[in-house]
This record gives sequence, C-alpha cells and structure tokens, in this order.
Amino acid sequence: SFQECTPENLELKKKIFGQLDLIVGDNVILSSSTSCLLPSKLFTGLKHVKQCIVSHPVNPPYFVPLVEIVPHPETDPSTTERTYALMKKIGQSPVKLNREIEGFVLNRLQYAVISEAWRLVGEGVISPTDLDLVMSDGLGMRYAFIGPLETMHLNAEGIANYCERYSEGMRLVLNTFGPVPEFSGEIAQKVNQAMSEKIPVVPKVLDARRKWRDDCLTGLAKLKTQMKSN
Ligand SMILES: NC(=O)C1=CN([C@@H]2O[C@H](COP(=O)(O)OP(=O)(O)OC[C@H]3O[C@@H](n4cnc5c(N)ncnc54)[C@H](O)[C@@H]3O)[C@@H](O)[C@H]2O)C=CC1
Ligand SMILES: O=C(O)[C@@H](O)C(=O)[C@H](O)[C@@H](O)CO
Repeated sequence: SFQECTPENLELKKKIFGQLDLIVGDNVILSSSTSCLLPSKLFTGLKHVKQCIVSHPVNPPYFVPLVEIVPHPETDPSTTERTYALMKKIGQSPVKLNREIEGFVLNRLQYAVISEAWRLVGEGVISPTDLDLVMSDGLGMRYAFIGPLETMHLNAEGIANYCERYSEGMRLVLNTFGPVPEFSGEIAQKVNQAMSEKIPVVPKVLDARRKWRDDCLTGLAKLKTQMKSN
C-alpha cells in the first residue's frame, strides 16, 4: 500500500499518482491523505483507479486515530475493505464514507462549527477565548466519548423523544444561521489577536503548546482505552 502525504495541492498529487500509476501492480492500494480534494478529481483516468482511495487522517494523526476512508466512484469495494482492515490493524479508527462529498465528513462538521464560531465572535456575542471554552469545557467533554447523535439519544429518552422535545427549538436556532463567513478582515484580526495573546506566534511557544496538546491527547487516549475495557 502507498499513502501519499504531499502538500494539499491537486496538481502535485495528480502528478504523483500519475507516476505511481505507471509502476504499481494490480494489488497495491494507492491512498491519499488529502483533507478535502475529491477522489474523482485526484484519481479519474488512472489505469489503477480501482485501487485508489482517500484515507484522510486528523491532525495530529499520531494521537488522533480517526481516518476517513473515501472511495472514488470506481474504487473497487475490496480496496475499501482492505484499507479499512489495514487502518484497524495499525490502531487507527477508520470510518467508511459511502461516497465522496466536499470536505468529507470531519471537515464538514468541523467547518460548520468554525463557521458559527466565527460568526458569534464577529457579532460580539462571545470572546474568542470563551468560545473555545464552550467547546473544550463543554461540548468537547462529551464528544471525546460520545458523538452528537448519541448525545441527543442520551439527553432525552432516546432520539424520538429528543426530536419531540427539541426539534422546533433546533429549527428556530438553525434558521438564524447566517451566510458563509469570509474568514478575513476585522473578525480575522479579532480572532488572531485573541489567539496570539494567549499563544504568541513564536515557533517555540507554538511547539510547546502543541506538546501540551499532544500530552493531553495521550492522556485522553489512555482514558478512552481504559473506559472501553470497563
Ligand atoms: N498535518 C496533518 O495533521 C494532516 C494533513 N492532512 C493532509 O496531508 C497532506 C500532507 O499534509 P502535511 O503533512 O501537513 O504537509 P507537510 O507540508 O507537513 O508535508 C508535506 C510533505 O511533502 C513533501 N513534499 C513537498 N513538496 C513535494 C514534492 N513536490 N514532491 C514530493 N514530496 C513533496 C515535503 O517534503 C513533506 O515531507 C495534505 O494533503 C494535508 O491536507 C490531512 C489531515 C491531517
Ligand atoms: O483538522 C484536521 O486535522 C483536519 O480537518 C484536516 O484535514 C486539516 O485540514 C489538517 O489537514 C490540517 O490541520
């Protein structure tokens, strides 16, 4: 198997897969780490397209086990299953997408959160640091162990009851969501100032914070393993 991890550049990745296409046999999985580039953009036209797939990791991939497995429309099911089995074997937590979609699943969920976070800070509803606390000391505590759908299920007497109780309120709130942010201008400056005051953009400071992040993720991984075995 081959896992491509070059910069997020479509033409570069296509060049590399084009070169690989000329030399690999019929049994090699050709996989890309791409964050958002669609398999149909990356692999269409390759002789070995049936062996091509996206295996999208999460930053930092050595501490966060999720991998999104995203097939090209022509990817052979055996390629998907072999990739899934390989990821499980090496200790990752793979999920299978049934078809490609922009941003796959993780970045669609992540960008929905980022979009609303940006808007709430931009409209002065909350400060950037407090917004991050809403995730790290709120939603993130639960999402580290159970996802959004199970959270609904447990927050009421099951999903049906949750929808009875909260669907009207959810739709009312969702109808107040605004357009896609520009991620530039005054809001970007406001967020950058807050983040930079907290964590100066100095290599050794950023690296120290990433080390602290990784230490936290290591401890969380140990706790999750312990809780699964209980
Ligand atoms: N960094 C992360 O945690 C994650 C990265 N990804 C994806 O993984 C891919 C790689 O991202 P990073 O590891 O962050 O990039 P990076 O910039 O850290 O590493 C890129 C690698 O490609 C090599 N490279 C650069 N130009 C090249 C060329 N012309 N030919 C061959 N090799 C070349 C570099 O030497 C380097 O080893 C991207 O598609 C990114 O979206 C996806 C999820 C998480
Ligand atoms: O946040 C992540 O790790 C993923 O959403 C990504 O794919 C990012 O784009 C990653 O490549 C860089 O953080």
